[in-house]
Amino acid sequence: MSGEGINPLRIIRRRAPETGPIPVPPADPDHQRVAAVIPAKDEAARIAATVRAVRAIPYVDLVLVVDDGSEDDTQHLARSAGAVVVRHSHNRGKASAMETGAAVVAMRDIEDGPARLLLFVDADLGATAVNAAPLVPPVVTGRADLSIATLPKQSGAGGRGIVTGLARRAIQRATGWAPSQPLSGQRCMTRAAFDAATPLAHGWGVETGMTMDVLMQGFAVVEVPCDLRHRATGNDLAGQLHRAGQYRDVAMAIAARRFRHYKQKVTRDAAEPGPDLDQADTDGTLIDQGDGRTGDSTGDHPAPSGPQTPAPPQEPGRRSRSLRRAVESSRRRRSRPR
Ligand SMILES: O=c1ccn([C@@H]2O[C@H](COP(=O)(O)OP(=O)(O)O[C@H]3O[C@H](CO)[C@@H](O)[C@H](O)[C@H]3O)[C@@H](O)[C@H]2O)c(=O)[nH]1
Ligand SMILES: O=C(O)[C@H](O)COP(=O)(O)O
Repeated sequence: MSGEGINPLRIIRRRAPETGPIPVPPADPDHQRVAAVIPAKDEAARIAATVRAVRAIPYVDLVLVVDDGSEDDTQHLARSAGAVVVRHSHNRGKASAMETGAAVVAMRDIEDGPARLLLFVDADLGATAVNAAPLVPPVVTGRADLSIATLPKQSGAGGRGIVTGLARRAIQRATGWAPSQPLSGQRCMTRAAFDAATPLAHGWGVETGMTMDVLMQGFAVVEVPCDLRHRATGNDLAGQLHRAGQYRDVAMAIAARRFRHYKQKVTRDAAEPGPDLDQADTDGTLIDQGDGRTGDSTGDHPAPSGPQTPAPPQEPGRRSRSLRRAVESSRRRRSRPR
């Protein structure tokens, strides 16, 4: 991932279209605990250092490694370094490992106590993983529901920004915000924000889908610069194949959200009466919907600029016509000589 264009710390909150802002509950920093979830596939070389580093992050009281079907010694090395380890018997992809991790954390949360915050950390960060610590305070204090790390420029990175650009543009189109590093998987979030993003988008689409989902439901998101180093993807054949997989998964996550949004819009339009003529201004364009914009709330489907035609007659009109026809034909039948 590219380290260029790191944003200063700034919080983005998008108003949920129907429910209004979701209040961030006041956190109790004295009692709030954090579970670090580390999805890991064949990370024997770095997992022990990553686990040890994450254990040193303030507020973290549980480090959970989800071994996603590794063929190397990842699980044993993680356990020896002090992590709780669960394992997929076969590889299911990063998003699935994150869901497994969050489910296991929920089982270990204190009943009736506050749910732990979830700190997702990649397994290949090694000792630098401790520098994910700045992700926690904005969420512990309730300033954000989701914090996302932005990383400095990584040596050996060979990307041309194609996948990153695809994810950034889609998030911006849907939410109005363009993250500087939309693929960054180092994230801290509340349980409520996580639930809002589930089911997670598959595989490498997980971060793009998650950011869209939580913002569109009114949660607050912040990008936080963190001095992290990971195994950057190079420019060789393996690197390009990896990017092709990322592109596919990110594109799928975007398409699924557009389709879901379109379906919701169609359902809403069918449930609501057509636009009231009183709502139209003099040239027939829909007036502002209260958030300073016209058209639908995500910007994915902006309001058509032309005049709005009144809705066609609804179901009751059609029903009464067919009822009329049925009554007439029954009358004709009855009046026929037998
Ligand atoms: O099937 C898999 C593959 C990977 N991983 C783990 O997922 C993490 C990220 O994988 P990595 O190979 O490092 O991917 P990158 O391309 O370097 O990842 C960048 O881009 C991804 C999205 O495409 C984000 O998830 C990452 O956080 C971000 O660093 C690592 O801990 C892996 O061990 C799994 O758990 N299961
Ligand atoms: O190397 C990276 O940053 C990721 O693999 C994404 O690739 P990209 O350069 O096409 O965005």
